[in-house]
Amino acid sequence: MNDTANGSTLGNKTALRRELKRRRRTLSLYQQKQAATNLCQRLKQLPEIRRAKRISLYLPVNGEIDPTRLLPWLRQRKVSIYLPVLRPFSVNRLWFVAYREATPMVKNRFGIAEPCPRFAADKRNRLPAWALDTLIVPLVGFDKQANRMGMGGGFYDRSLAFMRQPGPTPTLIGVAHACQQVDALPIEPWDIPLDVVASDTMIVRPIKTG
Ligand SMILES: Nc1nc2c(c(=O)[nH]1)N(C=O)[C@@H](CNc1ccc(C(=O)N[C@@H](CCC(=O)O)C(=O)O)cc1)CN2
Ligand SMILES: Nc1ncnc2c1ncn2[C@@H]1O[C@H](COP(=O)(O)OP(=O)(O)OP(=O)(O)O)[C@@H](O)[C@H]1O
Repeated sequence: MNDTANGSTLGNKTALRRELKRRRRTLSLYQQKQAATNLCQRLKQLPEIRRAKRISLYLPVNGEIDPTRLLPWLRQRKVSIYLPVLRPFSVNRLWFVAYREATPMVKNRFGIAEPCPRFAADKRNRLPAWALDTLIVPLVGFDKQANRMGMGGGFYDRSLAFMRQPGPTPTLIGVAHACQQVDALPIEPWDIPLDVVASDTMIVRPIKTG
């Protein structure tokens, strides 16, 4: 994996990522449930969620905060729901594939359940990220300015690189446990900024400058 020319950034980021992943894994089942309930209550209040007709979320693994309690509420509101799927033949990029009651699922190489390749291959079942209204993005860490750290694969950053160009720009909502907040994260040139971070205890919006 490449990182900045400054070798120490890589070391710091890797160590921080490991620590933040450790924190979320140590939460008890009870704490996880409480956090998921509180997160989803907050998300339901956000205008960026309330007005969305096409939303992506993710199926949590390894202590990630669980956004799936939103599913019944979203389905009731007739919102179309999409999951990230590792794109075949394309390094560390995502497709967003329809997640319906009948979507056939398999585990990907990271052990995360996703719509199966045959289903995802059918263009009618998926959307490019720019066609979504809102993405709920899993975070490993975030800071007071709503900067994000992910799993380190650059999956979301690559899939969202189009946001730098003119054209449609979906709303990005990062979600994480409160214990994943740090004072300041290093910002990389390829980082795509979030519009908001929601945790079980707070909503963080970046303070816009300039
Ligand atoms: N639930 C969920 N789904 C997601 C993501 C995510 O962060 N969370 N992704 C966001 O990009 C994509 C998958 N990206 C991933 C990137 C790296 C690793 C990874 O390095 N996993 C470790 C094992 C897990 C761990 O260390 O806790 C590994 O395989 O060594 C996993 C997924 C798409 N789906
Ligand atoms: N738009 C891009 N084009 C090419 N490479 C990219 C792009 N965005 C990120 N990368 C690469 O992906 C790698 C991981 O980036 P980073 O450490 O910021 O991951 P992350 O933001 O934690 O992961 P994710 O986006 O999956 O949540 C870096 O080596 C970076 O060079």
